[in-house]
Amino acid sequence: KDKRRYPPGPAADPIVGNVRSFPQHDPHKVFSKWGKTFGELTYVHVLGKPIIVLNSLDIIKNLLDKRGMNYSGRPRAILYEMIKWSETVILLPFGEKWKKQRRMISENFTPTTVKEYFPLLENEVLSFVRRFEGRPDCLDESLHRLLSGTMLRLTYGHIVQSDDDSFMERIGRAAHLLALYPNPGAMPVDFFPFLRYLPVWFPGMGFIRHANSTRDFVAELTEDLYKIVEDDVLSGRMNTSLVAKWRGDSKKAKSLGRDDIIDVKMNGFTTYVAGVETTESTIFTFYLMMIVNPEIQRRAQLEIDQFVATEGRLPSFEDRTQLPFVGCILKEVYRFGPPLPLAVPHTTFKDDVYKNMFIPGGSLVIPNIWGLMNDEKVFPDPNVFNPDRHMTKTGAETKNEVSSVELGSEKTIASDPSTLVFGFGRRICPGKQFADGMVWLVIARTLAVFDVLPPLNETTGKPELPEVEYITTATARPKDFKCRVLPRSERHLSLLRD
Ligand code: HEM
Repeated sequence: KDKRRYPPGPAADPIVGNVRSFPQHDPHKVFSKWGKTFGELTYVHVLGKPIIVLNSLDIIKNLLDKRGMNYSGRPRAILYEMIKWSETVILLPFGEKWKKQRRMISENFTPTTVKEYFPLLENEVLSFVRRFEGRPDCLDESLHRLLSGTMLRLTYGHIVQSDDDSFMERIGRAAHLLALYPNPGAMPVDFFPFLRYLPVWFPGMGFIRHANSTRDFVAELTEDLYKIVEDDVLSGRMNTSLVAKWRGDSKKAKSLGRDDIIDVKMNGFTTYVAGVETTESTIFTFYLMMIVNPEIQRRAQLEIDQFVATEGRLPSFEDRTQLPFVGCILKEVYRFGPPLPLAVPHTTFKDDVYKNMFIPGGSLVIPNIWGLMNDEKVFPDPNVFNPDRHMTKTGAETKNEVSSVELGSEKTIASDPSTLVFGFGRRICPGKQFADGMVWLVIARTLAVFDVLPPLNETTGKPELPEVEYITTATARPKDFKCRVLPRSERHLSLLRD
């Protein structure tokens, strides 16, 4: 009998462990309940595979940040191996290949380098908001164009000229296919790897067919996108994209080994996919929250109006500090709808002990970001969208850092959602400054010119509020909703033209 003291958790069955209690749907909500019932560090195992769920920020900081060397692995994810998607930086185990790919991305997304993309972002966001003029219900397609256009240009140097651009359509489809996959390491096939070898016609094996078609589709697209850059370089056209930079000129490209080329190809596609789905979900949450909270929208518009009245132009990045309420809306958007509710699971390399509790090596470690954002001790009434919770008494945005506060007798860490939503430790999102800047600009520029309104019921013609519901796989995004984005006035519209 194993005498070590494991963290508490739900009762397990002999041999199979917590197969019956491990959630298949909305795991973030079930994990939060476990946190309340069993403690902030919860242990379960499925067929001997240890799983640790973290429901408190100080434990997450102590383990994933401070003991990062031991907590930065990724689980083996069979389904992702089946679609040849396991060599991406997101899923690579902690090691040299991961370090190399990660460095390639992160050195192009430092706070300083991200500023170089600001002119591109300002242009793209301007085109995005302009599209609402005369087309109030075009949020879905305009957002797709904004994100695909920006990321295709940044990663491959491909300029999207029209809404039926074939790369934009294909890559959008690929990103959506990938977004359907559940969290790596937590699928039935990850617990029973032999399932992948069963024939496709076997009951319940539909995922094999899905995986096969995703694999072929993604592989072909990755090659075609790489070819955009290769063709540009070979024909002497200027291409300043990330992939062009990583690949280098023809001389450098010849010196690259097979693995180097795979790294470049994987990183191009990963930067696109990692950036688009998450940012899109965040922006959808913003629009949804504006429809159902018109008074909050109004307050932000007044803040922007005061600024615009003195400056006579649309807000830009350098105005961020002057618009604290807009900043608080962004923080509340992160809190209300984190696009990766469980981040991406980490794993441990070796055994560890935390506060006398044993954490086995090879554990799947799941930080419950959604749980942190919905902890009522830190964020009272978490179901209410309330940007004021991020505002100080003097009307400034709370600082972008974690601070400890006394809440009742219990010491808890109060936190800023913008430091939680992007994950933790060595695996923290390398695109966070870029994404944060882009979403902020979308919020500020939309509200400067437009009202975000509920759709009209087709029969009654009356405004009808959409449901606030999320669809969750490994990612979470608001359920499809409609909205009308209408100019606030001719005067506000003129800001776009000027
Ligand atoms: C609002 C938008 C975004 C959110 C909320 C977000 C969130 C996250 C989270 C939670 C993780 C997992 C961190 C962990 O394992 O602890 C992650 C990883 C990652 N993100 Fe983002 N992300 C966003 C946008 C972007 C963008 C724009 C890029 C591209 C430049 C990007 C690239 C990546 C990559 C490459 C990883 C994997 C890092 C690794 O495993 O080492 N993300 N992101």
